[in-house]
Amino acid sequence: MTESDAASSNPKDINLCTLSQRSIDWLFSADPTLRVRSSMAMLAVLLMLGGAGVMLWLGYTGLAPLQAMVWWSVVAVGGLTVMAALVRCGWSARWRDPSMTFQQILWAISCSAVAYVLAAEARGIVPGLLAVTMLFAALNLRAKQIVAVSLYALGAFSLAVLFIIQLDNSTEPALEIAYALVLVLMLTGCMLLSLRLYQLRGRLRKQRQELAVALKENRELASRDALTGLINRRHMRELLELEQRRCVRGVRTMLLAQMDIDHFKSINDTYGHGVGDMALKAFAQTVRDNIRNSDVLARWGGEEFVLLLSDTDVAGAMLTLQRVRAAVEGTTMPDAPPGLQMTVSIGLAEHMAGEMLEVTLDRADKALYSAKRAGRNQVRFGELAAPAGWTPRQAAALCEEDAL
Ligand SMILES: Nc1nc2c(ncn2[C@@H]2O[C@H](COP(=O)(O)OP(=O)(O)OP(=O)(O)O)[C@@H](O)[C@H]2O)c(=O)[nH]1
Repeated sequence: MTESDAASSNPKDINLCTLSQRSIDWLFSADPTLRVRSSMAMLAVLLMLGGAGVMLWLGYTGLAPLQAMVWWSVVAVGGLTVMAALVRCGWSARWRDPSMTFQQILWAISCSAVAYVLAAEARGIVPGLLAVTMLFAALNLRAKQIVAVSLYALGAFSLAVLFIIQLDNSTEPALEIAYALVLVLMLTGCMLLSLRLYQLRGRLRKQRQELAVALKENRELASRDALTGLINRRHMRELLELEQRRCVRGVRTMLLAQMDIDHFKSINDTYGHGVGDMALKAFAQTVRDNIRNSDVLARWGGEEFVLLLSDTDVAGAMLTLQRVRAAVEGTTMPDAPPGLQMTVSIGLAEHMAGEMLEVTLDRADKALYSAKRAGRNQVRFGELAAPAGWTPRQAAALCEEDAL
């Protein structure tokens, strides 16, 4: 055990971890979506607190009226705190924008415009604070909202500039106009860059969706047979191994059937590969129509199929397989040439808890070939070749020897 392992296994540390995790959950919520929303809303509050700190500093140093700065700080931070609380308690979840980003940004712009008036000669710092607000817009809003908040900011700051020029005789109009022009430049630049970023965000989202679809298709391709739509041998093996583990735990029994379409080569040779493919598809559909949803049919390769029958006994499985055999014999394919008929030979085996999968499959295979030898179009059960009185485990061991 390393030193850090030892430290982390200390009960005191574990309690501290749980405590800090609980505090974080309490503050931001344990729900992942709500956690992201509330942490973003609280980040906005923190940034506004920073802005308020700067304003209070201006008031404290006499560069701006202290009382106005105090009021401004209370209102600006208070507004965002209320919104963060609405987000955190889930009240905003019913809204189209549950993060309330649009409202927070409008609030921050309004407060910045007021600060621009109140900060007197120090108003040069306000565009910096406004830029942080516009960064939130760039990362979170939609195109229309970006244009709306930019126009709103232009309007709010135009009013602020007019207000200053009209009411404050001590200001230099030329300087105010220069400040205003810089603001216009900054807001226009922010809007254009935000729109570009919005475009890139959209492209990234689309690529992510395409990637998810491609990944899903890839997974399907890796586990399914393209012709019949059945699961393929590789995936079936995984399912069989899982089922085998359940059998070992004695949870359930497992019956495996090997199926092989009779004289399939002659179907191909007589009617062509296209008709052969059609027959394979029709076969898969017929079998599927005659088994339970919980049974699993897989294309094992070529014209061979494996069926996993669960929650049944040998007698029940034999009945099912006889029904399947008869259904295959009676299969009619609308587009097939007249005279085309299919039959199937089936071998069934019961898996014995503890035996290797190969052994069960081999027993089913032997039963299948005994059905073929007996004239095809039949179902055979692969008996365990064990003397009377042997336990299934002993019999399984014998089968393993047979397989060798
Ligand atoms: N059309 C088509 N044919 C396939 C496909 N996969 C395997 N086959 C054909 O299936 C045939 C299997 O023939 P055999 O193994 O001789 O068996 P069979 O003719 O069914 O004879 P028995 O099994 O003894 O009744 C071969 O001709 C393969 O080419 C496939 O995806 N499509």
